[in-house]
Amino acid sequence: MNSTTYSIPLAIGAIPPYLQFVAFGCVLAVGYNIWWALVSERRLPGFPVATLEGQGLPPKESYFKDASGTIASGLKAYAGPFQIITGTGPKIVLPNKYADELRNRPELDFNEAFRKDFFAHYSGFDGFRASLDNPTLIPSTLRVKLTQSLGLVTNHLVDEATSALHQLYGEDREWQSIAVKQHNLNLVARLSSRVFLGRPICRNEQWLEIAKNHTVDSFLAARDLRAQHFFMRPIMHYFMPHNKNIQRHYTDAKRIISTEVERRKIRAQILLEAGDKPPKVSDAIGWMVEMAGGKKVDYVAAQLSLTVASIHATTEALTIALLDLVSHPEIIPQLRKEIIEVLGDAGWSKQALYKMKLMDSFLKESQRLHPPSDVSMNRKVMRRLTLSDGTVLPKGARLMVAARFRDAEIYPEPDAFDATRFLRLLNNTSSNSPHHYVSTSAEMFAFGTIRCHGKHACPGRFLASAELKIALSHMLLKYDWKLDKSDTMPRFFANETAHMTNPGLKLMVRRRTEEINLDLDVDPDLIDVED
Ligand code: HEM
Repeated sequence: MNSTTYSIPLAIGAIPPYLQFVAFGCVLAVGYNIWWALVSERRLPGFPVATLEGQGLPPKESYFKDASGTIASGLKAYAGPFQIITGTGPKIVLPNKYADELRNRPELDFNEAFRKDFFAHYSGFDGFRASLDNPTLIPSTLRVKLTQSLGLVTNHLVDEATSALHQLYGEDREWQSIAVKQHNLNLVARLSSRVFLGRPICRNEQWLEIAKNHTVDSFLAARDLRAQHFFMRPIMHYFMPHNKNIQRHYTDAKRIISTEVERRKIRAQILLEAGDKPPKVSDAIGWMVEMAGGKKVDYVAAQLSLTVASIHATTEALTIALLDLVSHPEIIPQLRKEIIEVLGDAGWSKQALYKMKLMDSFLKESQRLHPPSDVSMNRKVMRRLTLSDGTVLPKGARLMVAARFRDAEIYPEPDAFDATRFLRLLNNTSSNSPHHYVSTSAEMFAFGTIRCHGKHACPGRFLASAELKIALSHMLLKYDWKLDKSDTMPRFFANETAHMTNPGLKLMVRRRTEEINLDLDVDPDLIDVED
């Protein structure tokens, strides 16, 4: 036996047994990780792979260069389902004709599809984890409590818009150029936080920084991890700057929210001791505590989860709506007329928002032409599923369904912006029609799937609609808007399958005199509590 052959066993023998055990465990864990990643990121047999037409790129590069283009190539090349190769493995893309058949299928899971793309198992992603650990709490809180309180919430939003607009867009009667998306983000963060956490916190600068940045940092942290090699992700996530940011947000949010919860407890105690009934505070902290029914919940993570789901999407919708207004200024006087008629009659209420039918149609057209994504219904197949045409969706596969936002068969002149398109459709159909801004249908699912009873249609869409209508009413009556012709930057860009507006986008704004008073004339303390 030469020296090299017995030196290895000798060297292993010199390692203490507990370290040998740890080392063996590590080797097993690494081996399992590699095996699992290879299996789960392998192409799915039986589904053609789409790449960008005529570019000769490998599928994954094709996806990262232009995900929407890759999907469009697939839809053009194949009549049935195909796959794209994303940073976290293959996904099946199904043409829109499958949408109705797939909605509410028990074999498909929304949260599990989300888990893999958003790394909910890694530290820092507490907001994402909150919605997965307790998948019904937030959607049911929004569906039940928010819907019940929408009248009260309308007053809160108007009060917050009154205060925030003045501070954010100013009183200057000369034209000024502003970075409009940043301003809108500040506005939406305040409006949404008013509903989620109540009045003191929605104006707390530190919370607002978290609310604005947590969404962006969470998406960037997840995107950076998706772009990493799977093998490096468990280590790299500790060192990536966006991930460090989201961990810090959680710690800071915990301090702010715990202080507020403590403040409420003390106030309730004082009132109880004085023989009074503590008021029922109408915001998402109070609602979630009621809905959880004593179950242990991480309310800080749940608030971050709400923030991530809502603020970014609503800011995008508001920014795109403003862009559409300045690009089609002929609609501005008509919208102002509607706002004056509706609010001049009876003031702010849930019903007043419903009566803003032109605004509703305008928002839906804006969403149709610039949807957050060309695909929706991200799902994971939990049990093998055979579709009516014999297509087999294998267990473990992830899928998405293509929308038909610009399909000439459904929308005549599909590339033209027509603010009254959905108003006309609405007038020609029954009141329970799919043409309201908040309605979802098989073709038009910017708020998710499908018709009002689709299980995962966005439960926050009624709040989003209220925020947008209230914000736009104030913005249109109190301000003039126009394009900033010196701004030549691209207006939109894509992040994988998501489309978004350019954060540097500029618009011109100046203060005008509103025809009617839009501000609430009541003491804000009186509208903070439920009767
Ligand atoms: C214009 C703004 C918004 C858009 C475009 C939007 C869009 C969406 C979409 C596409 C989905 C996925 C549905 C599916 O895959 O079937 C979704 C889910 C969700 N949205 Fe929204 N959303 C918006 C605003 C909001 C707001 C304001 C909130 C919170 C108040 C919210 C909370 C949620 C939640 C909690 C889910 C997950 C639902 C579940 O797990 O069942 N969203 N949203």
